[in-house]
Amino acid sequence: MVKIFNFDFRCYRRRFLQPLITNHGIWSTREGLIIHLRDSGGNCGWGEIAPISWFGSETLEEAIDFCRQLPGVITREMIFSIPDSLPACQFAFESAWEAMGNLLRYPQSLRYSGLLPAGEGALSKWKTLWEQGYRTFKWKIGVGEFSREWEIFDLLTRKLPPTAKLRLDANGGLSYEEAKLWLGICDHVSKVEFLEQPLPIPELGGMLELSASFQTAIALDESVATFPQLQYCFQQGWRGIFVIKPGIAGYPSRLRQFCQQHHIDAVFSSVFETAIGRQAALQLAAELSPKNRAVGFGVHHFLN
Ligand SMILES: O=C(O)CCC(=O)C1=CC=C[C@@H](O)[C@@H]1C(=O)O
Ligand SMILES: [Mg+2]
Repeated sequence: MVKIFNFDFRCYRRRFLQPLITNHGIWSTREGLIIHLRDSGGNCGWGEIAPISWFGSETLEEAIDFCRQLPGVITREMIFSIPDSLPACQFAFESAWEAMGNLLRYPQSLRYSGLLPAGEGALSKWKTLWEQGYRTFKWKIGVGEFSREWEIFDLLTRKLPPTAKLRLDANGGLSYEEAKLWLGICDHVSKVEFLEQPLPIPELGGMLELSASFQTAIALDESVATFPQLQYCFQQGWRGIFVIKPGIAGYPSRLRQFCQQHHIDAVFSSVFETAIGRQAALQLAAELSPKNRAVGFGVHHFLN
């Protein structure tokens, strides 16, 4: 008998308390969709579509169009035939399907990384996060002028306690030469855990070269954001860190199988989703995250 589900959805939008400033620009509002499935037995499952189109996922409009064209009653087959062009929808619908009738539980064993503001705001913000229990921090670079960012980095790494770990995220905003400068600096600062996406997506060869030339680990993020990209970079020989954003990485079952088969060094990362998407993503992180890697799901504050 074909299993069918009542389906409905609604859109949401939440303004960041502090706009996120990265090499991609300024992000001030997170918009997404919450989907709801209910079966004939009254079991319910919730899922979240939280696209980041500038990371290669579908746009919000494409996700809304997809949900609008669905009937009010959908089948399991429809859930598992969502195209790879809609990875945030794939994630949401399978998460909702997996959650149906299951006890939702927040994994307890994870350590979290706190996101510092870009620029000199990091110099005052780190202490608040430290007092909240964070021991791993992420700071965006490639936003301001190199020499100023290096100056702030030097002050920040001197201020951070010895047990702190610092992740630098360039969002693909460095030139090859600047990436070499940053890695040369980081090779002398043991607090640095890794440099995330130093070069733009097309420069995988350059990042492979850099990963062979410096001690500091390099993490791919934008380069591996969707499942086809993740597969491609692995096939091209990337064995460094993979930043996994479950919310835009497509079907959780496919991601689980890939991570378990290839034992990749994964750092799980937020797409600034609500508690619904967060719960599903953290379930995956608890299953698949190496024990020594904090997850990039530090609490992020919104105005509404
Ligand atoms: O990974 C983390 O520590 C927090 C999430 C985070 O940094 C990001 C989430 C979504 C988009 C990006 O601006 C940014 C990233 O590049 O990793
Ligand atoms: Mg990143």
